[in-house]
Amino acid sequence: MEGARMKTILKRNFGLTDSGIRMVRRAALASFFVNAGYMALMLIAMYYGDNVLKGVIRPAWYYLAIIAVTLAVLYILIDREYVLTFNGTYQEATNLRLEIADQIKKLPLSYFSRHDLSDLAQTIMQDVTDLEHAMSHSIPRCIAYVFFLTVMAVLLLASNPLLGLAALIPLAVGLVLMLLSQRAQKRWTEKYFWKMRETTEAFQEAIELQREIKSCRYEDKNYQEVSASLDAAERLRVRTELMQSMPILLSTAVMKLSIGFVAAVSAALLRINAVQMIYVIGFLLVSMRLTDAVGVMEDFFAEFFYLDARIKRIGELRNTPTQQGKNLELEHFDIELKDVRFAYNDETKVINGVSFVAKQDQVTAIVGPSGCGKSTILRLISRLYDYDGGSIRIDGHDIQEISTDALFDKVSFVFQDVILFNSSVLDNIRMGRLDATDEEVRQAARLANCEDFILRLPEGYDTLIGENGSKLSGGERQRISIARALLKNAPILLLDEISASLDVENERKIQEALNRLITDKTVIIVSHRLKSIEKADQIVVMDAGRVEAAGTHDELMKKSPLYQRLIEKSSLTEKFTY
Ligand SMILES: Nc1ncnc2c1ncn2[C@@H]1O[C@H](COP(=O)(O)OP(=O)(O)OP(=O)(O)O)[C@@H](O)[C@H]1O
Repeated sequence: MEGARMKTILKRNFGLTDSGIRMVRRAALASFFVNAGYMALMLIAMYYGDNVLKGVIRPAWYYLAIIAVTLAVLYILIDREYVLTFNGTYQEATNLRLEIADQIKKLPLSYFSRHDLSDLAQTIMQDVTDLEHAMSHSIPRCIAYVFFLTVMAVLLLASNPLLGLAALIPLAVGLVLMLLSQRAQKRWTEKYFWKMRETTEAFQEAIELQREIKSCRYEDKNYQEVSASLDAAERLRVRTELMQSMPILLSTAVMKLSIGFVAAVSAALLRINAVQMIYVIGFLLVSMRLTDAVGVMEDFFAEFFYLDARIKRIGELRNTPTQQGKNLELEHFDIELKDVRFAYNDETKVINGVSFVAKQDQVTAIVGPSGCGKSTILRLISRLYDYDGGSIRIDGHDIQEISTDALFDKVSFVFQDVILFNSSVLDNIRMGRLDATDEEVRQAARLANCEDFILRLPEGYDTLIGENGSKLSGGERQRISIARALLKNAPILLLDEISASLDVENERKIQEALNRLITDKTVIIVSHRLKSIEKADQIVVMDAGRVEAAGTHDELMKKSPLYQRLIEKSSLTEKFTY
């Protein structure tokens, strides 16, 4: 097979990188010579048999020396094959995982909201592991076997065409039968693959939603659903195994005929003295070896068919377009939105032509009914999602031309759903600026009004705060997030105010911390407590993905009926009691 063609096949079918392909080639070459080495042992046996039949008896050391040298060479070849294959494989799998991790870093958040996360995790871990197994055990050996069998077929046909055909025809028929079944095998393994993904997702959901499941007394129903999904996966597995093993068994049976054919043709040829006994022994030995080799190749093919769906999945992930952009140095921080449009999925437009300018050193508040797209605007400005139409410009540059690294450098977020890591309080705040000293972190914590509750924690700043900050209240989590933003001190601040009601003390502390945070920045606040943004320089009133009106509180009280209604409702909410 020509080198470039092999490269294309390996790239297309297994998604290997250039260095992976080089590794596979070297390992395949070593594997080819290992096969040739095994064959040499057989030739030595034949040579010995020939000498015995012809009455040429040499001293034992002569035969032993030949065997010893062949075994030594074989040992070296096996060692090379092993080293080349396994070292290269682990390197390739590591590269692949790193490449995927790098790709994930550059994917917009929209990718994650459209894909299941357990599927993604399994692609990185399980699918790459499966591919890794094929790279170390099957791909190089399969290539070596193809070359080896071709060479052997030519040699057999050249040395005795009749015996050669007797040995090769059953092998070829068996192989063709196996290849004919490939579509069915791929289809069934793909079905099973997706069913397993679905089942894992059901399990993950059942684990993650334990609190909701228990509180809604949904345990029995949930148990039934998960076990039904498992049963269906099990049934599919049995069918898939059947669809895989039937062609293998059938073609193995056909291939076993090779030895019988050689024996039958040999008997006929021996009767008419058309072949020497030593040839017969040789052909029987070689056809046994070839039957084994083709059998192993069939196992490789079965593994490749099984891998098909997994490799497609890895390929999809690698080929998903990532967020591009240059590392621009931004100096001015007005944010200009012009006719911005966006949909999370193809069906519904969530943002439908939004335009406004958030000025540097000013506070712009976005208000509007629940679900009108306020938080989405913040996600678009920070490139957590890329907008579909219109433009968002900072310092004259469209943000889609700015790399996310350069943009995130200039933007701090304080979101409603504050994500905290299961590490110490100190490290969680340090996320704002990784090179901050402990004292700078403590200073930020003090400014964000965090220190009182941090010092009450068992180990103060060194307390581990549990997965996603589960040991902290909503208000405390948001204050940690404010401390991070204070530490980062980026010129743009995006603030999605916590919507859940906080107690008066917590609210006052958050407000104080926020006031310290917002000075001298381009601030965009999504606010659910209208009282807090009455003094904002500009208030943008949104409704169903559009801007209904914009201006100061006083202006809007005159010109925006929606704003008036929102103010009215919010003062009603403030009076609401249980
Ligand atoms: N990740 C997502 N995938 C699909 N749809 C989403 C996603 N996030 C939000 N939406 C939808 O987009 C619309 C706008 O949501 P957004 O969170 O921007 O509204 P909001 O005005 O901030 O709401 P609220 O005041 O209740 O926080 C809603 O209809 C919501 O269901």
